[in-house]
Amino acid sequence: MHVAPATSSVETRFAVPRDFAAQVANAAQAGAVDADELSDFDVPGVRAGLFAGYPAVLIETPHAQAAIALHGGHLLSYVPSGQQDVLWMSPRQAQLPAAIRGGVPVIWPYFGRQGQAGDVPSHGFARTVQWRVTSVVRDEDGTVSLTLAPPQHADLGLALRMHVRIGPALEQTLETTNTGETAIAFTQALHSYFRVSDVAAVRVEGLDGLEFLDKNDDYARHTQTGDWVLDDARDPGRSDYIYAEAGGRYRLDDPGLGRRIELTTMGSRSVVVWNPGEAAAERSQDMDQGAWRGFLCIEAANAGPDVVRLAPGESHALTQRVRVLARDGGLAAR
Ligand SMILES: O=P(O)(O)OC[C@H]1O[C@@H](O)[C@H](O)[C@@H](O)[C@@H]1O
Repeated sequence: MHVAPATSSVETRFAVPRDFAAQVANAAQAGAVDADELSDFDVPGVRAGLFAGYPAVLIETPHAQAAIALHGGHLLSYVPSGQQDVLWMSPRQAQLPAAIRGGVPVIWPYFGRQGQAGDVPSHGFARTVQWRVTSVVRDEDGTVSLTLAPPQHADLGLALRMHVRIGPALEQTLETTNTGETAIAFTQALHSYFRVSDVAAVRVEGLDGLEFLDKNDDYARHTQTGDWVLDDARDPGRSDYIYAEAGGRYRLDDPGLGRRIELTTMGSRSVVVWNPGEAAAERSQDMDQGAWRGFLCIEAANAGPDVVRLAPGESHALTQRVRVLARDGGLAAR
């Protein structure tokens, strides 16, 4: 059965904000993260530096290390102590202001071009502009929490803030507020690229029995049977699925890396599982040959039929919590 990706007549069609082009141009020229601005927060273990060639905020805690680029408010790395990076980054560095490939792109205020006219950039206005850090706090146990925000657009009607907590678990929240005078509908995602040993050898638990829309099949609706695997007989070797009414608890089981990544979401009623597969990846400018095998995107989303509607003054929070477990179910050994 074919269903349209957007299901309601009150979808919001966003016009490109008037100052967006200037902000993208500004992001292309942005240099190092301002070390003085960061030091104003006076939090040990938080400094300006470079990660994978991108100017970034580097965070070191007793529990984990992380890096966040201000370009796109993009989490580039999260490494629980003594373990490997949870996230995958393309070794091909993006020419800013292009979106960074890998890590956790922030998709906002619309997913793909869902509900939009064709003249808007794919996946929204947040991932190609320069963000700023608005607060940094360290808990007694050393966990560091940061708040970041993209530039606000007076004519968008929505404002975004992102909270990131770097501790024994990673927690990331997109907080959206309707700053305008009319109701607004939007979609979004935390588009995490999880690093895997071989995408053809991992499985995702927590999806069995759910309906999904297949973007490679004109948004046709199908039902998941068993765990997600890439070599699904119906669509072997690629995946672009939007699962609706999902349960918010998923596990990425990776025998090759000997770990399970547990993803728990709140304020998110859909999850997207994406890997381009070999043929599409080969056409991509920003991945090396064979790189598609090294990641799986499991995106905490409100997308497809899951559209968030906000009355003036209302806010919504989408949160993802990521932990690394050993394959026997406990926390992974250090
Ligand atoms: O290449 P982009 O714009 O980063 O998008 C990557 C993918 O992102 C996924 O979220 C979409 O469902 C895919 O359709 C898309 O190809």
